[in-house]
Amino acid sequence: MTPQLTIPTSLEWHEDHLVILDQQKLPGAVEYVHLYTIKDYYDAIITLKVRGAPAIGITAAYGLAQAAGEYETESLEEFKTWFEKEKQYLLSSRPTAVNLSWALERLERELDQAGTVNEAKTDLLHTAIQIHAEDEDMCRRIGENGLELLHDAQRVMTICNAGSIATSKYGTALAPFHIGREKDRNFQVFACETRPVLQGARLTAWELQQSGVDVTLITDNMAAHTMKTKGIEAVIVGADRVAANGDTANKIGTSSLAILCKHFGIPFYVAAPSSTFDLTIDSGDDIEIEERSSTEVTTLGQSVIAPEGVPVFNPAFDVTPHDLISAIITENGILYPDFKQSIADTLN
Ligand SMILES: CSC[C@H]1O[C@H](OP(=O)(O)O)[C@H](O)[C@@H]1O
Repeated sequence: MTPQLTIPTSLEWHEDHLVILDQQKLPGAVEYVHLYTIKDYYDAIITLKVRGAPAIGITAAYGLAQAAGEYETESLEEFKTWFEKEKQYLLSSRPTAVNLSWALERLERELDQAGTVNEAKTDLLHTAIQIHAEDEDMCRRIGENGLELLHDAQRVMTICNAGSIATSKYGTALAPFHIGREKDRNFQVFACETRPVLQGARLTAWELQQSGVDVTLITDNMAAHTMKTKGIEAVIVGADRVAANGDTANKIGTSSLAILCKHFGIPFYVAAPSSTFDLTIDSGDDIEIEERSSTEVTTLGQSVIAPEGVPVFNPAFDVTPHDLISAIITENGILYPDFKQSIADTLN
């Protein structure tokens, strides 16, 4: 029996709590985790059970809204003090993806408009649900805009997982492939495994197989040879934070692909919803790069792959300078250099 092809998703709101696909268990197991306390949400984000800039923002919004609904007080002042403390707690989980702060600051703006605690509780949950629904629309539009940009390309490379499970649905970098599949546009996707957490091998390869998109897995150090020998026609990646000048933070290894694209004359595209732009910073120099545990590098599953005590540098992201980016695909259209101007024109 041929398996049912679907575009997998990772987040589902269940009336009073969020259920997430445990992305740390993929591809070996498809398991779900029910999040009930704000610590459950924090732990899910910091341990990458849920990951991907938009998915992190949506999850944190539900977490804060759910906890707010359960916080007992009649005093709006006391409620706001509690809200600020829990907002800072969730913000401390991961620093690089701007969607986390973007989503929680949007909830805070709703809170500032509320006249009573009960009104605030209702508005916070409504806003979290709205953020979730809007993200699906943004990703679908990014997919359609990306499909147009890739109209002459078939063989495309990507890194990490900027896919459906990293967002509400469809993804950003992977959205053109999922939408293309629905329109019988069949891409040949080359997915970099993405050491050390292997989002490419474990997540993108799995996600694209679920959706029926042709995917070939390569190790990160095969990227240059693959571009040279497999006729790669474009590279498309996601984003965690795009600065006002177009400098883009994304999974570690992304800037290496951009440099290779310049060498081989291959277009390098970033796919990002407007919720991933941070106009408060002028350039990528101002983006905080998360550094994660050394064990992500020194172990592979249950195996230890490095000598005990070896010093490790484990930055989870890098910044691709805007002058290496050919175009930025957003839900509102394609942005081209000069990005400072095109971003300002589109997002202001
Ligand atoms: C549309 S997901 C954006 C971004 O998030 C991923 O990072 P992580 O897996 O550490 O959350 C990766 O950088 C994706 O490109």
